[in-house]
Amino acid sequence: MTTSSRPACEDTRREGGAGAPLPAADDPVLDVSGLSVRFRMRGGRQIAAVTDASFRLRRGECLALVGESGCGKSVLASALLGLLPANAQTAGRAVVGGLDLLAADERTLARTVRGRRVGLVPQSPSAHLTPVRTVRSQLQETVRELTGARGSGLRARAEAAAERAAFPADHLDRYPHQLSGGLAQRAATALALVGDAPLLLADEPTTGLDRDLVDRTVDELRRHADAGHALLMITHDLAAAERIADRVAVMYAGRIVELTDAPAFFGEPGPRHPYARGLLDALPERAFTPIPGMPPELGALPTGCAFAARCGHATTTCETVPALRNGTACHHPQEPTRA
Ligand SMILES: Nc1ncnc2c1ncn2[C@@H]1O[C@H](COP(=O)(O)OP(=O)(O)OP(=O)(O)O)[C@@H](O)[C@H]1O
Repeated sequence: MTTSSRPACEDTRREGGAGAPLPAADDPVLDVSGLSVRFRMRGGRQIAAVTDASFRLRRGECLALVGESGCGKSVLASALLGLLPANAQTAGRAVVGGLDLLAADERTLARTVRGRRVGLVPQSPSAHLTPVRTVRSQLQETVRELTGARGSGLRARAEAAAERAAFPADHLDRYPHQLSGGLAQRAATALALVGDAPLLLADEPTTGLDRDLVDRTVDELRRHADAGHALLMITHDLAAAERIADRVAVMYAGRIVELTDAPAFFGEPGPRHPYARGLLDALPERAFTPIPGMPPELGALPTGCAFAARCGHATTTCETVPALRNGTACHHPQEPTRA
């Protein structure tokens, strides 16, 4: 595993976990190929939310999916869980444990996928938690449903799940509306870890948390990956991505434009796609230089490279969409600048 900046974590593999069996070390836990999502709108308009995404995730690996707001990260996660609205159409494949999640029916998704093969730390925890029940009650129900635990074991396992997500025991009997945004996020994280699913999707799991709690949450998710699970973390927070990720996928206007090892992305030689470079250069601790312009509307994408209008390196070649080659989808990939 390639980890330069994240802390070393103890092996927390749990024997006889509740989730679906973990695949052999070399088999991908998640194999996504050619995943596209279109939303049909009134008047025949289409929103191209995700286009031709392909990547694999192995046991013990964390892939951070980063990119500006609205580039399609959450839609990609929703597609994997079968949680897209009725006006969505999907293409491609997304295979977990031999099951194509895009082709699975709702009954299969509800009974064997959500929480069991694929866990979710949602983007809006307050909307995800049931408002009329305490955190303890929701945790115990999830533990009962996913592990079969009963009686006194149920209470202990619910408390252990809370502890793993750094949710304070003395807040377990509170209702969601009595929690801060950060505590609601930790309650949702605790619920997502209960099922011990081979694949965990974490959609902005650190939103609303202060830096210490970001680090604790990220480290807990990292331990989950180190215990042999695959983790897809969607985030705006590049510092959190650097702390946790083995690889980084950068999305722009619905496409993955850079897919590379995290140490190479954050360190040397750095990303090769001009947009990915721009994301890093925009960080206050780096050049603090914003990327000029705005991303295109996903309902009115240009025929060529979607970043060309904002890119200082664009030429007429960029009037065609570049394929992802050697980890970069760019006709003019940038080479490292040597000091
Ligand atoms: N039901 C829907 N109908 C039409 N368009 C939708 C629908 N759901 C999402 N979209 C569009 O799909 C695009 C991608 O949205 P998505 O939520 O995946 O972005 P994101 O990268 O996760 O952004 P953020 O980081 O702000 O959550 C956006 O343009 C959004 O408006």
